[in-house]
Amino acid sequence: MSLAPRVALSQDFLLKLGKLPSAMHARIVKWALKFQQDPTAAGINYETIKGARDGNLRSVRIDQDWRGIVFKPELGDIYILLHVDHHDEAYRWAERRKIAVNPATGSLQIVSLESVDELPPTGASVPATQANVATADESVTPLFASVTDEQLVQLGTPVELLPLVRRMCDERDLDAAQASLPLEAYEGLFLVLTGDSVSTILGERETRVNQSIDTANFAAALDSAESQSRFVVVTSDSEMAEILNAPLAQWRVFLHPLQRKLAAGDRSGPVRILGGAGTGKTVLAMHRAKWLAQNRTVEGQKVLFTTFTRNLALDVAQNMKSLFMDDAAINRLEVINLDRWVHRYLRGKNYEHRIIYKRDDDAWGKAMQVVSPKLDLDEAFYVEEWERVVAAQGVQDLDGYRQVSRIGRRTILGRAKRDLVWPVFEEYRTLLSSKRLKDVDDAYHDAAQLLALDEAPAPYSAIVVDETQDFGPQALRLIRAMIAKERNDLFFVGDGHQRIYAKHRAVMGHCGIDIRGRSRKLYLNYRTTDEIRKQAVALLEGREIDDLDGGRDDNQRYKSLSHGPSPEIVDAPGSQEAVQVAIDRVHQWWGDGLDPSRPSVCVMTHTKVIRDQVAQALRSLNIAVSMIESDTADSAVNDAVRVSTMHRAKGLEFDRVVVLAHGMLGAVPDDSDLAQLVYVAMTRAKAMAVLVR
Ligand SMILES: Nc1ncnc2c1ncn2[C@@H]1O[C@H](COP(=O)(O)OP(=O)(O)OP(=O)(O)O)[C@@H](O)[C@H]1O
Repeated sequence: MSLAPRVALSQDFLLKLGKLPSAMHARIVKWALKFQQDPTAAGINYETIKGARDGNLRSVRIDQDWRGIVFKPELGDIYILLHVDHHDEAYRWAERRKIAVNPATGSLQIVSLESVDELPPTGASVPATQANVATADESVTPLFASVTDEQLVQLGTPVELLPLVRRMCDERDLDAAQASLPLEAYEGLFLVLTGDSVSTILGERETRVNQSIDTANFAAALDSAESQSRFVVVTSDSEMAEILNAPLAQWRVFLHPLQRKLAAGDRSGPVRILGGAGTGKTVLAMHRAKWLAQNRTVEGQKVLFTTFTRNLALDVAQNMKSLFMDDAAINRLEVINLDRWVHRYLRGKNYEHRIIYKRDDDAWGKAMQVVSPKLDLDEAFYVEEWERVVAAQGVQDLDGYRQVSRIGRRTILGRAKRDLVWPVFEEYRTLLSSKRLKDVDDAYHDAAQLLALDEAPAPYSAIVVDETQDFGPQALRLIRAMIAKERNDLFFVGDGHQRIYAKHRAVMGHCGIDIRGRSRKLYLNYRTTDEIRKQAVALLEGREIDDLDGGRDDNQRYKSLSHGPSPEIVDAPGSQEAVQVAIDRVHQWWGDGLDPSRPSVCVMTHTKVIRDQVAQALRSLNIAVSMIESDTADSAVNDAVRVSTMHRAKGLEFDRVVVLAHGMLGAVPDDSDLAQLVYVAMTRAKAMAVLVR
């Protein structure tokens, strides 16, 4: 029995397809679908490309003018659709490309030879406007002088591009070469610049380089995680149609090599993934959940995907549908925010309390009446002590309060003072209970206790958690209690920089979640331009950001894959002026009339009051407004300016944003979460941002 040939698509092919006008797009899709069904069909004529430096590249006729460029090696029975264009452009593209197997990593790479062809001979003078990369100025120390050629190749640099890397003198040279370098090489070289050793980088990205590689075995090379960040092997007509019809939904098809490795395969226990805004954590979490549902979940079990807010869970559920396509394994997946899960579970246990998410003013006011006159502590102290210590840590009695760690609290309390403080919290709980109310942290605690007694615990094969930084200690303990300690049990993604509720700071290890040896980090920002990312990061300067497990995280080692204008910073003395800036910018961007390709725009505010003022002002100028409300999904249709609070916009993204942060950014870094909220808002922007402060 002969096996059918394998057909693959390259990322370049899909990016090109995504930019074509709809009639041409449809024609190419039709051709590609037919090609995929049988690339050996008699009607397909593989033309040799004169002048091509890779003898395995062929041109295939699509119509009189258009050609597809196909990689068709002698061995391996594989066909890769690499590119489409008008005849002459397609040939020119092919003449300057080579498909090669990296001799260290075994991955398949598209080598763009024009970047080395254009290098002047060493020592030649070049116009001042050209990047350093071309100068090879001998007075400047080369950027990667301390890294051997072998190591550069291990990081993913194609052998042919070593001269290009050797000429780099500063980070701008690396950025200038981004388009020519494979993703893993660009990222690896950047991490070397931040001080990481090559062996650390390879270890963290789980890349093996001590294997013997057959550089002529292109078919085997296609299977590596690095190759799959730029090529996708298509196995059915329906899969091909799905991919071709949504060519810009890259996240569904091409994962970063580390995303790919973490999404599939077994892990011996809980995993924690960190990554700044836009580094693909949610995308990874979704692919992981899919793999677990398809491969590690038997009948009667489910993978639980949970996150903090209902809105984010709705978005994820929607995206999951497109990720599974029509695979029935989606029935082995449940997506629900934790609060809803708790609500449902406790109701099933006939829990007699209603859960409250804010302090009950009436009960709190009464509890404050038992404050000891012997202590000179104001109400704000008690509020924070309740939120950050008693409720957050699940302290149930005086004994527990005497022993609890109060790290991070400014007021020192010895045992005698704790004894005097405690009755306030006891009273508050009693009063809540008499009203059949329960604070949410206490409800998490109760749910965890009930689960421990439950004879039929929740039937999950795995739990995947997004936005982990938003979960406090009680929530994490509950999640731990929801599944037995076993292989693949828990998978967390999160980012301490985006914690917008300081009281939710937790240490995973203290909640029974041991991630030692199973912690990884994503460094490349797929969403936000590097210019906006840098400005957003600058807002957090001087702050200590945690790594969700009691350690420190840093935000220096991130890089964006796209570039654009620097964000505009506008100072506004008050909210009236701030709103005016938003109106002016939107007016300027939005223009008149409807343009379907218009960029998405969102104005984000701290409060609902200002949000409503912005909406009203825009409407009075006849600009259509779409208010992003809590508990309703954001409409994907781009026919109105979005207006949202910063909290609500978490997890969303827009082409352009205006962030009204006037009065939110104090000069002195403190432990309030306002700067982090503005960081979250700014990093919703893909291309352009205005920060009003
Ligand atoms: N491998 C990928 N290829 C292409 N695009 C990707 C990839 N991974 C993520 N993206 C895109 O990058 C953007 C950010 O991804 P995602 O929301 O997963 O990041 P995140 O780290 O969860 O962000 P945040 O923490 O800011 O919410 C999205 O537009 C997503 O589609």
